[in-house]
Amino acid sequence: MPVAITETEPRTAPRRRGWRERWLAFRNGTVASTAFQRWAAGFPLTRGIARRNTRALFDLCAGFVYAQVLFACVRLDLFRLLEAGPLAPDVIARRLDLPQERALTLLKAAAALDLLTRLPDGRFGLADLGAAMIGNPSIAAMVEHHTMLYADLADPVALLRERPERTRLSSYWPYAEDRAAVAPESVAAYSGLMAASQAMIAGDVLDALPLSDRSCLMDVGGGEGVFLAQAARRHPHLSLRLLDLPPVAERARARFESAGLGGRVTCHGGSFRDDALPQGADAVSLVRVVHDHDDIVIEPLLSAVHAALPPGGLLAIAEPMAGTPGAEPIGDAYFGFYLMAMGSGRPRTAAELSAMLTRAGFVDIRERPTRRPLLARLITAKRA
Ligand SMILES: CC(C)=CCC/C(C)=C/CC/C(C)=C/C=C/C(C)=C/C=C/C=C(C)/C=C/C=C(C)/C=C/C=C(C)/C=C/CC(C)(C)O
Ligand SMILES: C[S@@+](CC[C@H](N)C(=O)[O-])C[C@H]1O[C@@H](n2cnc3c(N)ncnc32)[C@H](O)[C@@H]1O
Repeated sequence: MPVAITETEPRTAPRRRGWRERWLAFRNGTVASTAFQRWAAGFPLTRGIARRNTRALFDLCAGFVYAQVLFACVRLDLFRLLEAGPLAPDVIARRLDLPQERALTLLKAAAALDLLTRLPDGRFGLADLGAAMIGNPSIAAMVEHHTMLYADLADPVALLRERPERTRLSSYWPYAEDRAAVAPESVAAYSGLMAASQAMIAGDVLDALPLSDRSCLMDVGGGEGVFLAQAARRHPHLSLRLLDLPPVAERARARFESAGLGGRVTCHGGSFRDDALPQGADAVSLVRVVHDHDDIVIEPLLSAVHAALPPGGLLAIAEPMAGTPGAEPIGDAYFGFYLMAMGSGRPRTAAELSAMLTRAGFVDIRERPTRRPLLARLITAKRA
C-alpha cells in the first residue's frame, strides 16, 4: 500500500521551546554527573537504561574495531571456509595460516559479534550474520571497499572543515569530480561494485514498483544494467532503455548481450548533466543516483525527466534515505559521511525528495514501502 509522505524532520513548536530547553539542560546536567551515573547504574529502576547507554557509547567507541574483525574474516574467507559446517579452532588456524592463539582471538571476537557461533565441543560454525554474508557476497565487496572510506575518514575534522580537491572516494567515483570525460578504466571498479550490490536491492524495489501498465522503462544512471535485467525478467512486455556515461553504457550493452537481452534494451551513452534525455519512455527510474549529486545537479535532472515523460508518465526514485525509522545512522551517519568523503551529494529524507519532486512539477508523489527500507526506499511520482 502506498503511503503519504510526511515531514520526518523534528519540529519544535516555538511556544514549548523554553520548557523543552530547560528540561534538556536539567537532563544533560544530571546525566553528565558521574555521581548520578554511578547511582543510576546501581538503582534497580534505572540500572537497565544505564547499562544500555554504557554499552551504546562503548559500541560507538569500538565501531572501527568491530568493522576490522569483520574485515579480517572477509580477507581470510573465513565464512566460506565454515560454509560446509563447523570446524575445530586448530583446523581453522591451519587452513587460515594463522598462529593458533591468534586464530582463537579472531574466532572468539567473531562469535561475540554474532558472526560465528561456538559449539559446546569447542568447534566454531556460522551464526546468522556470518551465514547472511555467504548469501550476499556484495557485502564482503563493500567491506573491502571500506578501506578507501576509512582512509578518507582518518581525519574527519579536516574533512568537515575543508572540501579537499581529491579524496580516495572522489577518485574511485570519477563522476563526483565533475570531469568532462570519464575514462573506461576508471569506471570498471565502481560499476562492478554497484552491479554486485544491486542484487541486494533490485528485487525489493521491483516488488514495490507498479510497472504492469507501463510500456517502456528508462533507467537513468542505470550502471551495468542489473536493475533493468531483473525488470526485463519480471515484465516481459516492457521495452527497456538505459542511460549512463558512455563507458558504463558500453559495459551494460555487453552484459545485456551475454544475458540474451540485447534485443530488449537500448543503451544510451551520455551525461544527464549535459545531454538531453532520450525520449519515448513512460517510466523512468533513478536507482541510487539522486543521493550521489548536489541539488544543483538533481533539480535540473528532475525537471528534465519531467519534460521527457508523457502525461501520466511515472518517475521512481529508489535509494537509502535519511531519517528512515529504525535506520537513522545508515542515512545520516554512514551515507552522510560517505558522500561527504566522495565530495558529491547528500542523503535526503523522503520529505526532502518529495518537495524537490513537487518543485519539478510532479504530482501524485507517494512512498511505496519496500521490504528492507534500510537498504532502499522507493518514491514514485507522476507527470500530470
Ligand atoms: C531458520 C530459522 C528457523 C530461524 C532463523 C531466524 C531468522 C528469521 C533469522 C534471520 C536471518 C536472516 C534472513 C538474515 C538476513 C540478513 C541480511 C539479509 C543482512 C543484510 C545485510 C546487508 C548489509 C550489511 C548491507 C550493507 C550495504 C552497504 C555497506 C552498502 C553500501 C553502499 C554504498 C557504499 C553505495 C555507494 C553508492 C553511492 C556512491 C552512495 O551512490
Ligand atoms: C551509484 S551508481 C548507481 C548505479 C545503478 N543505478 C545501481 O543502483 O546499481 C550511479 C550511476 O550514475 C551514473 N552517472 C553518474 N553521473 C552521471 C551522468 N552525469 N550521466 C549519466 N550517468 C551518470 C554512474 O556512472 C553510475 O553508474
